[in-house]
Amino acid sequence: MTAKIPLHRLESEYVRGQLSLRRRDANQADLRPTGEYVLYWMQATHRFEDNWALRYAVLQADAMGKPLLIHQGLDPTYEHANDRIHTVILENAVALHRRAAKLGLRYQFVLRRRRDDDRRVVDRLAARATLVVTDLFPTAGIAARTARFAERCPVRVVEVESHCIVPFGNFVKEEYAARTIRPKIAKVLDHALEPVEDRGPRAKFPQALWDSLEVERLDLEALDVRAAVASCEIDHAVPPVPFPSGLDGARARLAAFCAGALADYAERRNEPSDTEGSSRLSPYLHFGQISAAEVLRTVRAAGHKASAEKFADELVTWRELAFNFCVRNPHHGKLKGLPDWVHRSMEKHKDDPREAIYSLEQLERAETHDELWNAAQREIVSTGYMHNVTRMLWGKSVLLWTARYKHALEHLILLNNKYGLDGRDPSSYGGIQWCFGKFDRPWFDKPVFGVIRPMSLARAREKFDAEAYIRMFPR
Ligand SMILES: Cc1cc2nc3c(=O)[nH]c(=O)nc-3n(C[C@H](O)[C@H](O)[C@H](O)COP(=O)(O)OP(=O)(O)OC[C@H]3O[C@@H](n4cnc5c(N)ncnc54)[C@H](O)[C@@H]3O)c2cc1C
Repeated sequence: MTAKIPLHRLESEYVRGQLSLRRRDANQADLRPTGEYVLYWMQATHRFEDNWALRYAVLQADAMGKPLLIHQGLDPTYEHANDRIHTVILENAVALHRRAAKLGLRYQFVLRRRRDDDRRVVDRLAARATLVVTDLFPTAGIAARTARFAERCPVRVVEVESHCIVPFGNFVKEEYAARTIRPKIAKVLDHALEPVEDRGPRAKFPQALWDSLEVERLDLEALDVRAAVASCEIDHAVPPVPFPSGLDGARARLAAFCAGALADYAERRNEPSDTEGSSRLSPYLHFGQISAAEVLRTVRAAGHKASAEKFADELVTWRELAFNFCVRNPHHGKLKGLPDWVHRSMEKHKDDPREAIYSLEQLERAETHDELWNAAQREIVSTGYMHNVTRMLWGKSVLLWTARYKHALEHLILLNNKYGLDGRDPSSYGGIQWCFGKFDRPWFDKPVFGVIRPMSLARAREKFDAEAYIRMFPR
């Protein structure tokens, strides 16, 4: 008999407990009781469901008898701002706009097209707010933007994390490896997965107040996404890719995965030419269009216990280890984020002869001597995605083909984050740094790799159908 999973009300002890582990104050300013609304500044969690920041904002608004304003903005200054990323965010905004009306939420979207356009929209909105709530997210420039804003904001700013299933506050220090975080996750995972009954705030947002807000909000009803993207001062050389953005797209993908590859996930995820072999949910999870909790609840409900466990190990252990790394280690994008044994070994091997040295431009154009590596690079450039198996090989090979591991790290971060729809994510830094020994232990000493776990493109060809994969991404 399966135990009945409780559905918690928003004002339950359960929600209070979860929120206490997910929130932190970004500044020490006071609440302003005379403020006209609670502001939720949506930055990382682009959804209304299973959104802990929104839950916190609704509860606070109710407690203070205020309405709630949900504000999302997009500007051209984020790192690698390009047509690909802009399109996904804008298409989802249209879907959010439609859902907001149904859920009784006030949602607005402001698009800053040019770098010198008004950059202080959030400041103006905060000036009339009682409290500002935003997403806690360590990468994609969000943590830094929030910190700058919180410092100058005259009212309290609270960050709330919705990225992980297990609240980030469960792990107060940087975890060492998957094996250290895994047992801690296991203890609280089922509890963290319990569903919550979401609802909108009690107070209606007055029309007069909405009209009085001095913001040039985007008309999402009549939005031509392509034209809007073309009008922005961003990198137009990275084009959009076919991607059904939004919760509906995510749910369709999840359903297809549960009905298809999930049964044989442990095997099929090892075949890069099998485009349906893994969930391909990473962009949806990155943009927060679907919650990891919903994904895991759905996967578990689909049966296939062993596969579901393997999947959970990727979705929870590895993904939340990466989040913990980025949130707890300010050097997650730098060599300093790596353990000491890596630096000692790289120093010892720095002058080892390399089979080839490639510049960033050669790598970006997929001009190496290895067609499997080139195919992986072409996959991410042309589709915005790269398979996990080739991604590991792709990262490890760049370590072999650069004069210094510092260059390898910088090149990989740039290429991954510029082209990957799931780039700029905690898992981007976790995955890339893993190639350099993060979360790992020393292996046998080898040329160039030193004691970092080696991986070989040549040997990989024996493990999967490399030729089929290469054919999928022709020159
Ligand atoms: C060099 C390198 C770079 C990477 N860059 C990114 C990145 O930019 N964004 C990103 O989301 N992942 C990244 N990863 C991790 C992993 O490759 C992708 O998450 C995975 O391939 C996404 O495909 P999927 O959604 O089909 O995964 P599935 O196998 O279906 O897994 C389900 C989900 O679990 C999470 N996940 C799976 N594997 C990992 C992992 N090893 N580490 C952390 N989370 C994981 C992802 O959110 C994924 O969507 C990187 C790995 C490496 C080695």
